Amino acid sequence: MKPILNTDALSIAFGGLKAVDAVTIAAMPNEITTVIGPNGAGKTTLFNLISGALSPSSGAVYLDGKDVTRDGPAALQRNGLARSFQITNLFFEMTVRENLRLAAQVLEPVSHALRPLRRTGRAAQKVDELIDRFELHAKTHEQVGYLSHGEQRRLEIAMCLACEPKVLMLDEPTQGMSHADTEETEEMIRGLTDSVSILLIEHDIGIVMAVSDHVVVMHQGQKIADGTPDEVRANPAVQAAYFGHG
Ligand SMILES: Nc1ncnc2c1ncn2[C@@H]1O[C@H](COP(=O)(O)OP(=O)(O)OP(=O)(O)O)[C@@H](O)[C@H]1O
Repeated sequence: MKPILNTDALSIAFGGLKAVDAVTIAAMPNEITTVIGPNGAGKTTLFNLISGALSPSSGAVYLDGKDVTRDGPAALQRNGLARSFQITNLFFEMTVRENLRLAAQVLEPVSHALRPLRRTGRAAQKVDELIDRFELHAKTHEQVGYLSHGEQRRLEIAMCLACEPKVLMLDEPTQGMSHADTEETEEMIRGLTDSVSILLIEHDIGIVMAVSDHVVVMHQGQKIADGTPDEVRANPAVQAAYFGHG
């Protein structure tokens, strides 16, 4: 099977610091691939390179086999890469349904751009589907500002899925959530893999082990291991670098 997203010797340096140093990873379709590593390992920079926020000094990024190395975030999004930016994409004074409806507007024909939002059609259907999938029925008319932090984070993920991406990038999706919200979100993320492939950054090793199909370990800008959660946990280099013992 071919990867849905892969990098080839991706690199960038800030001054003398090699923040991402020849990192080659592959994320397979309908799997959760999680990038882990200690603080400063280069995870966020790797995400910025993949999502087009930063341009690499060398190496390449492929989305579904297509070279997208020089594409900016907007072009990447059109080609099927969505990145969740925590809750910063939400409109807090609008309702849950209104937020979802705006996110789904990209599914409407361009000729409808200046018309009032339609209550039928592909975008409206997508909103209903996401409300079902994310169990937001009781909240559809609630103003987003009044939702719990966990609900806001889940809504933001739902909005990322409104444009039907191939790959969804999530950076610590359960950060700051209560235990109950974390468990619910974990389960929800796991359930998304029937329609989307997921690239995750996660610090909580319990979550990493529970949700990942494949784990990539970074340390000081380099990939030091990758494999199944069990393979990675048993790797002595990972234990030394990440878990602090070997
Ligand atoms: N724009 C920048 N300019 C200079 N140095 C940077 C920049 N962005 C990141 N760095 C440095 O690159 C290294 C990797 O940072 P990065 O944020 O990618 O690590 P991380 O693994 O995501 O860490 P954390 O888990 O703490 O979020 C760090 O030493 C950081 O200080």
